[in-house]
Amino acid sequence: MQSAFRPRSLWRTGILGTCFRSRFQVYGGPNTRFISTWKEELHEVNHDTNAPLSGRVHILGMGNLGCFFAHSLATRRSPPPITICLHNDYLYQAFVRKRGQISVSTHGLDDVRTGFDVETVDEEGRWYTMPPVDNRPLPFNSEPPPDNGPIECLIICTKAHHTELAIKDISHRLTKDSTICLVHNGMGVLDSINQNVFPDPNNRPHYIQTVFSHGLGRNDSFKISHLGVGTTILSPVGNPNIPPTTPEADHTWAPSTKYLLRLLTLTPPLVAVADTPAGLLQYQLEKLAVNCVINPLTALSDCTNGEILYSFSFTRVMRLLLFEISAVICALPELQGIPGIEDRFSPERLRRLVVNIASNTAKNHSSMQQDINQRRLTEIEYFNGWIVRRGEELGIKCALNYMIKHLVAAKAATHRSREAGAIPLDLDNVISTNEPPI
Ligand SMILES: CC(C)(CO)[C@@H](O)C(=O)[O-]
Repeated sequence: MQSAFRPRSLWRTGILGTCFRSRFQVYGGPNTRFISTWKEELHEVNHDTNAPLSGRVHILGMGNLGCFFAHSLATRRSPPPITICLHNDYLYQAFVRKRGQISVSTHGLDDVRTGFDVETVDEEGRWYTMPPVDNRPLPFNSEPPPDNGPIECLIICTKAHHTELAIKDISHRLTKDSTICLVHNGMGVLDSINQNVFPDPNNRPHYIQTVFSHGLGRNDSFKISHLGVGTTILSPVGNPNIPPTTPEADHTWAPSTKYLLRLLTLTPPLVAVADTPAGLLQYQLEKLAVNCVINPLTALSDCTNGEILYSFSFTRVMRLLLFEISAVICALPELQGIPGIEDRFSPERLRRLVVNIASNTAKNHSSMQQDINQRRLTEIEYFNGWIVRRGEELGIKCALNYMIKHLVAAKAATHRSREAGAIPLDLDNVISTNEPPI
């Protein structure tokens, strides 16, 4: 799966040239880049600014992705201060039971990390720093600490449909100097955050978007497995007035964006590389095409990723969906002028990408299949739903993607009504037993 999303290297893209050139002069060359400490990262950013950063990183959403990011940062030779934000008491109690440990298992070997600070939120939306979970709790009558202050860098690892709400809960602590790194599948989340949470462009935080392709599995709360090495492709969301591929684009980055980008790209387990916004968008769209096929087909048929490969009928559905997906992507105004788009997003190239990823993850259950079976919301609106919406804007009818989106919604609704014990009845058309047969 990871090979399909192989990024161009950071050094070749040139976008980070200005920001990394000084590193090579100080530390002697690219081979030493993983040896720097977070304080050195911070020093390079802070020396250009009057409002120095503390270097603290907050992480919200402690599913597989959140645990992987927190654990990866904690494996650095000198980890930055990390705060994990636990949005309910159930999660906090689970973390206390785990004695503040996050564990990632690779090839059956567990690597356990501690040292995370914890914040929780009360019903009024105030966030509190909790005492370290391996210490005794605060005395019963002690004053609660005040609501915690602004956040410099936030990595948000919730699923697409929860991201806007999760950011809303913490938005009073995000300023125009903060940077939010968004780690989720699917498209369209950033637009709704801007529209509904930060409508004023002058007071918006900065964003980093990602395409994440590591394979992760969950063993228990705060305990995951790293099943396949992938990459984390990162890109700051550029200032729309400056062409993303020019060197000036770099100068508009906030100190918190530069710091977080450096920190993540120099954290080895993430295998993180930075790309231009236009480069990242193309990886996002490739991943979207894969998610629009593998996820709904496996969810609807309740099968593994590999099982959609060996059936004529699945192959037909896959090809037909990809014709619509390819037509919409190739017509997107944000891709116009980029060379090679028609080839990169041709139905045949997308089909090969899907087949490649489905066979590399043949034994896996897709995230959507798991969501359906565990009665959770699915990301269908951010996959096929996004294709349908963008198609409508561009005058391209995507009837098959529309149908797939509704089949997934219908399957989820059937599960819900079965569970609620509801028997769907159309009372207007019920024939009473007292009435004569028609
Ligand atoms: C590779 C993939 C499409 C299916 O396992 C994955 O991204 C998922 O589960 O969403």
